Amino acid sequence: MQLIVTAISKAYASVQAVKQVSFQINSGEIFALLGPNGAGKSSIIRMLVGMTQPDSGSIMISYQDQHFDHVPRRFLGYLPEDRGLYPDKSIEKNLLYLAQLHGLTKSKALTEMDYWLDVFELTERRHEDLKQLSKGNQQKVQLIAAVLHQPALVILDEPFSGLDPINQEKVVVFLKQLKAKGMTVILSAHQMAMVEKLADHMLLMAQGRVVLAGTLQHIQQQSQQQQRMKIATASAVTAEQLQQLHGVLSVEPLQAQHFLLTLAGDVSVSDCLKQLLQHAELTLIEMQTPDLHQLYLAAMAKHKPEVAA
Ligand SMILES: Nc1ncnc2c1ncn2[C@@H]1O[C@H](COP(=O)(O)OP(=O)(O)OP(=O)(O)O)[C@@H](O)[C@H]1O
Repeated sequence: MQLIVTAISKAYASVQAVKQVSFQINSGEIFALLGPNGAGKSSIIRMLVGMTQPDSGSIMISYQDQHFDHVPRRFLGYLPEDRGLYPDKSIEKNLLYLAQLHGLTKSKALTEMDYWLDVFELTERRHEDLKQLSKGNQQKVQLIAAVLHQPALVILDEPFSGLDPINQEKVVVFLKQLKAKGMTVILSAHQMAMVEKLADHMLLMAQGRVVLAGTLQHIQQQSQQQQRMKIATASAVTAEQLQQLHGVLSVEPLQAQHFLLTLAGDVSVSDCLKQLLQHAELTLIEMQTPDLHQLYLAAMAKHKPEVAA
């Protein structure tokens, strides 16, 4: 399944929720929508699943030589923002009911269900009513419900929300398994450490607009205006001496004779090292790459909402 989204915009009354957003998702990819509360992630998801239409721009979904302006239900596994299962029914009854709604036979549904209940360690609890489960376990049942019918595209609005770190890791495994089975996955999330492990491509949004887009590596390259290098010296050298070197913007002393240098983005690291070696023998040189969480915070700092005077 391929999705090509071109310059979509969406407004609700006076709120311009999505502004000229474009992206492409290829078959079998995991694609993450990231951004602070209110950035427009769920609005995009609602347009992809056909709950609302864009005011302008276009969505083209291609699957098995057919084209659609939203994902048809029969190909879609969806975890909506507003969760909803039957609290007075057991896990098994909930999942069987939903799988059969999607056209699965009971035996196929049971086979799929056994597999995923095992992944999420819920097999022993399958006969308990949903209302007896913790919020996190209900969330896991909801995730299983979204994929039992093996849809071509799975859209998960905040699949990590309400889960503890161990269960968040289980969702990472779950998502990798969906990819291994050939499904295309779109998710929105606030948990950068999880997204970093998973997403082939990502879109970072703020106030309805795209701020950064691409693979993690591409985003790192786009946003790196400075370079960070950790060094350790064999002989005594001061932060003040290091600060004098060409291209060094700042020096943070760490433990004894260890320093974190921030270099200007256009400075050659090897030139900087040559200068350093004139002052001291180095016992450690480590370039530091910002992780997604740091990149996200830096990008959001640049795109703070405008506050009315
Ligand atoms: N049905 C609606 N009516 C009016 N405004 C809406 C509606 N849905 C969303 N909005 C507004 O559109 C903007 C984008 O909301 P959206 O839910 O898409 O953001 P989000 O990135 O998914 O946020 P969150 O991370 O909190 O789920 C927000 O300002 C929100 O208040």
